[in-house]
Amino acid sequence: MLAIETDNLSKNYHEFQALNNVNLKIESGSIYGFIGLNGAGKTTTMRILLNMIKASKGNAQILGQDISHVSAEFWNQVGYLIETPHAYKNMTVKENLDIYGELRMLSKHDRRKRINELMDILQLTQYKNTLVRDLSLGNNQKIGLIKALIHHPKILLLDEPTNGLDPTGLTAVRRLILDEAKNYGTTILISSHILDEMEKMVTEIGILNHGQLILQQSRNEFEKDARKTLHLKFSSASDMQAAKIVMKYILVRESPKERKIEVPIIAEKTVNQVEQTLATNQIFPISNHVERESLEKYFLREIGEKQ
Ligand SMILES: Nc1ncnc2c1ncn2[C@@H]1O[C@H](COP(=O)(O)OP(=O)(O)OP(=O)(O)O)[C@@H](O)[C@H]1O
Repeated sequence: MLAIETDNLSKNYHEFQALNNVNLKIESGSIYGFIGLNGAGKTTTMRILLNMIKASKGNAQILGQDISHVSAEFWNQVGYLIETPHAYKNMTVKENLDIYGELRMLSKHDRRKRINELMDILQLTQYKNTLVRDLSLGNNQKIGLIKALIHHPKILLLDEPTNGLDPTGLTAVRRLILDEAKNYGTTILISSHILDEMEKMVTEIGILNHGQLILQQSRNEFEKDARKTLHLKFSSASDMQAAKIVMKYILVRESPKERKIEVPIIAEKTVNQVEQTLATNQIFPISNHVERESLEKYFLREIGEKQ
């Protein structure tokens, strides 16, 4: 079942077309990584999905309902963090979070429990009595994230939620997102430029390029389509040279200092072929493993090829 779907979503800002016939299909319970360069149209898409701005053409459904015809209560099922979060600057962290919980109609007991739990996961407890105006950028971002998911929404839209976070913050946010999806079946649409982080979380991928969705696929499809390389390491430089000679028909990349060779896997039989060729010639690498290209490389290749 699709939790979020758009049909030919388009948006023009005067003559500039920011979105061009975008057809998002986001499965229920998935973590959908929405990837694109600056200005690709990610925030614009999310703003339309949240009814903050109107599409110029096309429509969008969330949980099967056309978002232009839903009641105010409908939005209780949705949480979001779009760019810089807004909080009351002259109130403490705890006071702000309590207001968010109240707005989402959590009982006093439930919001105290949930706020303590979230502050603990995001390492905010020590700042609970700090005024929001005195918080760092990263901690402000965490407040925005808590606001987005305090009520366990069915749908969560996160636009660059890891802005300004340090490595411990990144790990904590990742854990929170993965737990929310796993334990509550939340459908999460997330954009970020930190593709290493995205790669650790996403179950689906959508690449937006100049307002067009140029690729949309499941994680399994990405794993299958991404380029793979066979990495071979040899005990001596002479073994490495010998391996290069017997594999002359295959384009290889070498790192002579480390006595390593990388062989692009262009067909299913490549690995077997290489291993057999080496064995026939009595050349035995000391290590041998296959690596898949990163999501970042995959993304850059996809947009490069379609520029
Ligand atoms: N209100 C506006 N008026 C005119 N142009 C706009 C407006 N909002 C966005 N744009 C333009 O639309 C395009 C898409 O912007 P958007 O913010 O959606 O991109 P993005 O993918 O979220 O980028 P980033 O990764 O930098 O956040 C950009 O070229 C931007 O300048």
